[in-house]
Amino acid sequence: MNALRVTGGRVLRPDGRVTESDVTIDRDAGTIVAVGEETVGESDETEANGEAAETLDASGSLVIPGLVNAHTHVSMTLLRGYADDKPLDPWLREDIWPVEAELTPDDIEAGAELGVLELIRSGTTAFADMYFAMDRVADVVDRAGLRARLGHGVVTVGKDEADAREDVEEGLAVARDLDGAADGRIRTAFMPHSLTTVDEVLLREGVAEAREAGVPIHLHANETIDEVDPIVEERGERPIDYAADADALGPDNFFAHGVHLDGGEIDRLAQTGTAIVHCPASNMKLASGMAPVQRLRDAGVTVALGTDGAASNNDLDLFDEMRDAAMLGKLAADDASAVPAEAVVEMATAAGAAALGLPGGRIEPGAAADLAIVDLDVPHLTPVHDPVSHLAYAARGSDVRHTVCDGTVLMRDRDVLTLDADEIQARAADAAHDLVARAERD
Ligand SMILES: N[C@@H](CCSC[C@H]1O[C@@H](n2cnc3c(=O)[nH]cnc32)[C@H](O)[C@@H]1O)C(=O)O
Ligand SMILES: [Zn+2]
Repeated sequence: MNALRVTGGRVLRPDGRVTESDVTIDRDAGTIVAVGEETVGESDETEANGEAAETLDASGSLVIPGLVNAHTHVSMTLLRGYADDKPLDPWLREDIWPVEAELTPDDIEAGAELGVLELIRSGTTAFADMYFAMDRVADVVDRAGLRARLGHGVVTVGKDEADAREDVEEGLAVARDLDGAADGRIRTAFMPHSLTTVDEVLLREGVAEAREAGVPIHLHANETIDEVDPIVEERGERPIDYAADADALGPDNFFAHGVHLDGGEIDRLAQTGTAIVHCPASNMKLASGMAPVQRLRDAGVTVALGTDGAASNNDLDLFDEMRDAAMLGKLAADDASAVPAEAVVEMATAAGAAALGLPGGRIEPGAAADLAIVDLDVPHLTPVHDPVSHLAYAARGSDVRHTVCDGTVLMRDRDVLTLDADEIQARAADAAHDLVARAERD
């Protein structure tokens, strides 16, 4: 076996226990074959069979499942810090959309490279992305070595009939064509932007075709009151009921935000197995509101975590997101015991993988070898009473030493091996500068 051994660390197991165990990975299969004494198959399969095994030192560190960023727009790293301190609707219409209108596929690629570099450097191994020029994003994911569920964000409002239909067709074509790319590390979804930015007839048609093609559906839902109220006024029903009428609910589907949900909507999400991707930093920054995370979890809804784009966060660090989710979840529930540390760690790992329908999220024999190794031997993580507490409340993305996805080491001792970090940073900064200059000239 072509082995990778992660040695000398403490390992976060699926049941929340932390054990001192080495992890053995089959690099060719991209799977974990042993965690300590626990193995899959015949024990000699886990031996290196004479081949020199690659090792990753995990001493003084915690080995955790690679984190899952279940809702983002990686190319929006180009707009990091470009427009802050506004609510969602004017932020999109006055600032973000005018600049996005100038984006070229080269810009999107440059932004995606910067975004995935940041993901790898903060221990994220899988993400969901909604944007445009997704063939370019897919190419970056392939080169970077990550996993992703990708889709073209469909917007039809403000477009004539032909353009609107063309955008839906593009959304369906991307979902069909990119599925299975990067040796299967890329999967796809049909991604209408939201229930208010896609016209009803086209939403219904697109969802029906996506279902026929067997691809999941991902959209922004119940993000702000200003988005929920018009749906209720015009249709006499709540957004999640409208989504149900359009056949957009189901166990493969995952909706971003879910901030403003009533009890009936929470029950409906639970009954249909539709997941919610909580984006606490974006919700706080745009003052969208507080998602009822504890209520959702109590009702049995799968709740994953997302950063949303870097223009509303303003980084892609899921450690920040875990902390924000725990803090905001307590405020929302008015209960300090709500959304505890182990809950946010589960949201950022196993629940994220489940919501996206991607492998990973668990360290156990047979599971995908997607890992982050977090250095605990630093002042801000000392002492270690409870490593899970540290993951949620005190660790940062920059504490990640090594990142592994699909059995391949993507970052070793903070050196990203699959991408040229300096070149990417310079190219993205130039692209962002030129982009904003073009947008402001018009
Ligand atoms: N095909 C569409 C692109 C949609 S991509 C997804 C869109 O979501 C936008 N976006 C980013 N964050 C949020 C959010 O929190 N809520 C709603 N939209 C967002 C993002 O700027 C981007 O325009 C078009 O031609 O405009
Ligand atoms: Zn978003």
